[in-house]
Amino acid sequence: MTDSPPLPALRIRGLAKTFDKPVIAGLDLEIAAGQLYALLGPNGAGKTTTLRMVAGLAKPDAGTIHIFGVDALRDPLAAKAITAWLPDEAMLYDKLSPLEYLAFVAGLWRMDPQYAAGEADRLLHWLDLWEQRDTRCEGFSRGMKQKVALAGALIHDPQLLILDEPLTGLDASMARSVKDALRAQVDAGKTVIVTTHILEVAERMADRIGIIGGGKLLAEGTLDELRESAGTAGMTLEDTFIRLTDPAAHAVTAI
Ligand SMILES: Nc1ncnc2c1ncn2[C@@H]1O[C@H](COP(=O)(O)OP(=O)(O)OP(=O)(O)O)[C@@H](O)[C@H]1O
Repeated sequence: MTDSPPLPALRIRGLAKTFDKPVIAGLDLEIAAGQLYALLGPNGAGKTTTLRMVAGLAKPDAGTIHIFGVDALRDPLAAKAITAWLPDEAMLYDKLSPLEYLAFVAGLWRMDPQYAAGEADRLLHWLDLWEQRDTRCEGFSRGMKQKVALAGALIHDPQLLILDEPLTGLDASMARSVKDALRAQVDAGKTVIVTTHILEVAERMADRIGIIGGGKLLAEGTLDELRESAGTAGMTLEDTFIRLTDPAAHAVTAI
């Protein structure tokens, strides 16, 4: 008997969404489990819209979304149970301390309080927030709030972690600690999807990169594969990105 191939962490087919104009128009995207995937695209390309639909926060006009085989549109609760979404602006209850916030989030997931408290301790130590565990979040810097939100996203041990611009506005040391946390998730077998405009981050961190534009996937692959398809061998991701997203270059390349 042969083993069936592992389920992709995310499988999107024919996704479409129109606001006052079409934003996503027949997007196909498949992300294998256990990697860090960077989703890139020009401003307004629809990255956040796509990931909000994956996270169940916006409804597609057409298409399908499967998360580890779970149909996210038909069974959103099951999909959400294995997914975490971290928006670019951390949404926290500022009056709560990190410990209180994590207990609150764990309660929403109906986690056993004792187990959740252990997980909160582990996450707060790991993200270097232990000293501030009892301090209200309202006085925290953007980076500290981002880390508390990240701890909240991780408390229910999601298989798929989706982060929208997680490093924007963070200083070097805070960015390093968030990057290390994301890499550790992948090393532990989880799948991480990030959007970023910091191409150096994608270049250094991502196992694979997808570039969307014009409502579709323009190109997808490892950095070397993207360079090859763009004819930018030996050049930076920035050169490759600009070449692939140039509206004058009508190439649609999926590797
Ligand atoms: N709720 C909404 N109502 C109307 N239009 C929207 C809504 N959300 C997004 N849009 C529009 O959809 C388009 C794609 O936006 P989206 O935020 O998904 O792009 P993005 O690729 O994440 O951009 P950026 O890199 O600038 O964050 C934009 O033109 C935006 O104005």
